[in-house]
Amino acid sequence: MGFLLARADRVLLATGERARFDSVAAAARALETGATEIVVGALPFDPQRSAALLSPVDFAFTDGPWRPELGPLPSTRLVREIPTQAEHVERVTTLVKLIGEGALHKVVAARSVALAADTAIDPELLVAHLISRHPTSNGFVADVGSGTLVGASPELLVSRRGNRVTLRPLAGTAPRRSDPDADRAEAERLLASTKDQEEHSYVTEWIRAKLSTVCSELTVPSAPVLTDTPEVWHLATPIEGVLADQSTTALDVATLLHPTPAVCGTPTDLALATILEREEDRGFYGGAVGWCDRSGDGEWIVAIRCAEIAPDGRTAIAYAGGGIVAASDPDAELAETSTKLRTLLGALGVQT
Ligand SMILES: C=C(O[C@H]1C=CC=C(C(=O)O)[C@@H]1O)C(=O)O
Repeated sequence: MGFLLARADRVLLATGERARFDSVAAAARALETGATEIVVGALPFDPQRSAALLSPVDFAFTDGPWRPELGPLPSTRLVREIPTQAEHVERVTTLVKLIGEGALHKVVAARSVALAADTAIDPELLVAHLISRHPTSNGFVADVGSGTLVGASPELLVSRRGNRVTLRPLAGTAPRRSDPDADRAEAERLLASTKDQEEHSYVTEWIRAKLSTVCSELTVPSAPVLTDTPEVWHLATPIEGVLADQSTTALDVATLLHPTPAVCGTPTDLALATILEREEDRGFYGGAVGWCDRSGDGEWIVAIRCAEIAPDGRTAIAYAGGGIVAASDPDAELAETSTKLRTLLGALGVQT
């Protein structure tokens, strides 16, 4: 499969490859000149790295939700944690100290786990399982050259239809609990948490500043709302804007906004440099997955709750991160990444 974006209301399936673009500029040029009707693919976490965008041979939009057959997935196990849990706690402790020095306000610390399967993991089947467990998330499969990125992300970077843009950034997390009273208490604690409100506000302020350069109207609610997945509660802010110039495309807005402080930090340059210096390669985790057509419409999803499956299908790396601010507790941050990793690991039946 070339590319799949399965959202609750609409599904895009694209197959074949007419041309590949390793830069946003090349993809944008192909759209402008009419060389392609649509561009699909993924943007890496590090904007300096090569993108994995392509012009498909065929593509089709259908109404969601996507409900394919759910065959069994291969038996899969966790073979390595990168870095180890103890190292992640140590890194977060150092980052909290760094934030205390004053220049850095927020940075997202991520870790990954290496997985091995008995037989090849079919990306389409894995995303089908992810979506059946997370029906409100955005399921995706994207060929990123080095492998196949598969995930179910709850976070919309941007959707553009005509001159309207819609965004739904997330930041601030609490675990779901099986007991309904305890679960509600977690949600209320999250909504009232000044630490999580701070973590969230860096994202909405960045988006407000960036969007105000391209929007003539912008609505950013002053306080976030709660949203949930089967594993976590999040703080979310639904944002809407009207583009000042109809020639601003979904791809333009995605590249203007990426990387938001939901995956990087504040200030962006310092947070990005800190992540690139201290973390293993994120590849396309923390990037964006989506499409843009010739009219400029498109949808870009933040590439989280995902894994990259190697070309042989037998190994994969799943990623998760969390925003670190001055008041973050390193052990709680480790637990948060473990909870977020359960999206992928749960679908694959991996015991942790
Ligand atoms: C970076 C991730 O989540 C982001 C999205 C929602 C909440 C987040 C948080 O609370 O830290 C993160 O900003 C991830 O899942 O790997």
